[in-house]
Amino acid sequence: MKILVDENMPYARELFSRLGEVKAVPGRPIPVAELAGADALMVRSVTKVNESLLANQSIKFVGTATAGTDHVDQAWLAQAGIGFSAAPGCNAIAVVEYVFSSLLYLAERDGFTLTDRTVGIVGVGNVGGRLQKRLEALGVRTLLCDPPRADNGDEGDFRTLDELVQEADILTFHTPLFKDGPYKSLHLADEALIRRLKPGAILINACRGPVVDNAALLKCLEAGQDLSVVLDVWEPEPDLNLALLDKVDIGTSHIAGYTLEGKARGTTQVFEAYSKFIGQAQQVALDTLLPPPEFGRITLHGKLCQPTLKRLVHLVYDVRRDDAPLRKVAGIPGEFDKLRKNYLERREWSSLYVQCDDADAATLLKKLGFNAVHHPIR
Ligand SMILES: NC(=O)C1=CN([C@@H]2O[C@H](COP(=O)(O)OP(=O)(O)OC[C@H]3O[C@@H](n4cnc5c(N)ncnc54)[C@H](O)[C@@H]3O)[C@@H](O)[C@H]2O)C=CC1
Ligand SMILES: O=C(O)C(=O)[C@H](O)COP(=O)(O)O
Repeated sequence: MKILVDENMPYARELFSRLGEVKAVPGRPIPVAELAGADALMVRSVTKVNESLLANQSIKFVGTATAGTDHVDQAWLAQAGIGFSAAPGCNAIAVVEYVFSSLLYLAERDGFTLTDRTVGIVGVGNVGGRLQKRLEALGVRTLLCDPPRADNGDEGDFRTLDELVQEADILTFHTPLFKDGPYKSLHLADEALIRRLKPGAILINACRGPVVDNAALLKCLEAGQDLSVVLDVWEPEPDLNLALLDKVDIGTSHIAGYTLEGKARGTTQVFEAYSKFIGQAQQVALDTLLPPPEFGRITLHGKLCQPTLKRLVHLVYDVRRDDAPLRKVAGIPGEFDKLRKNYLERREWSSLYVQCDDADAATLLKKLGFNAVHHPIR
């Protein structure tokens, strides 16, 4: 059995070689000749999977180690009898921690307190839902917009996008990219929406580039609109608009989901799905794969205030470490993908064991996702 895996999928060789012969290949562009005789294809978001790639090939299963699936023509796979699995939620924690890292940086830079701000979350799924919980644990007011969930009768105080635009100081997008249909999200943030944002608002896009109309955003920023912007994703990728990068406050190379844990979960989820597909179902415990983190243990004295939380969050992951390298190489062909391929190891907050002498600090840090304990420190 021949299994093709994207070369940017940690632990793929280790796991898939339990099932057959593994060949690691680049995802953009994928070497089409390697598809010959292959039984399964494991991709990331950069590989377009459709009829033109797979017609008349031997592939029987496609896995994508990603949450988003807009690069995969699932309807064509289904009618061609090809099995499919994505990795829902694999990197949701990573995206939430990217958003927090960005907000805590902007709060320090601009001198505001997060608990004085209202955060509008557009798309309340794996990412948006976890973001809501962590923000609310911190005492930040959130407003939620998710028409598919609202129409489904899901529990929750769902508002219209218009209400969020009117009321939110921070608007953050976490929807899939739908190019059409009842829940079309292509250019959900168009020029009219961007213009109506509150003065001094923060706009974050860490889902898919085209959810925000990048040309319109640039137009508004060039016109001097009072708006801070965090973009992890671009329209288009990898050839992002350099003038826009120059205007945004934080710009990164589509790495919001790139914690080691997030990527490893993506690999294990598609591995488990494929092993089940071929009748050899098996489970993988994530902690048997992951190395020890760079920072293992820290003690925290006293209460948890915003500046302390910021220092703790940035000890694990400071988003500026990904902003600077993009500004340095953007526009050079191949460099956007190289930043992603050679991504410096990044861990999730849960990798940090925080011993607190204050019980409330420990409780809050635990709710936020740190591995925190209350323990009197002498
Ligand atoms: N930058 C990065 O590295 C990453 C980006 N993503 C992107 O973020 C998206 C969201 O990720 P998850 O939360 O894991 O997906 P999810 O599928 O768990 O949640 C998406 C939510 O968006 C809602 N939604 C759909 N259309 C909407 C619309 N038009 N308006 C408002 N809400 C809408 C859905 O009902 C759902 O609740 C993914 O589809 C992917 O494209 C995900 C992970 C990493
Ligand atoms: O999971 C998703 O959806 C993402 O956007 C991934 O984090 C993107 O990573 P790649 O698949 O492009 O490496």
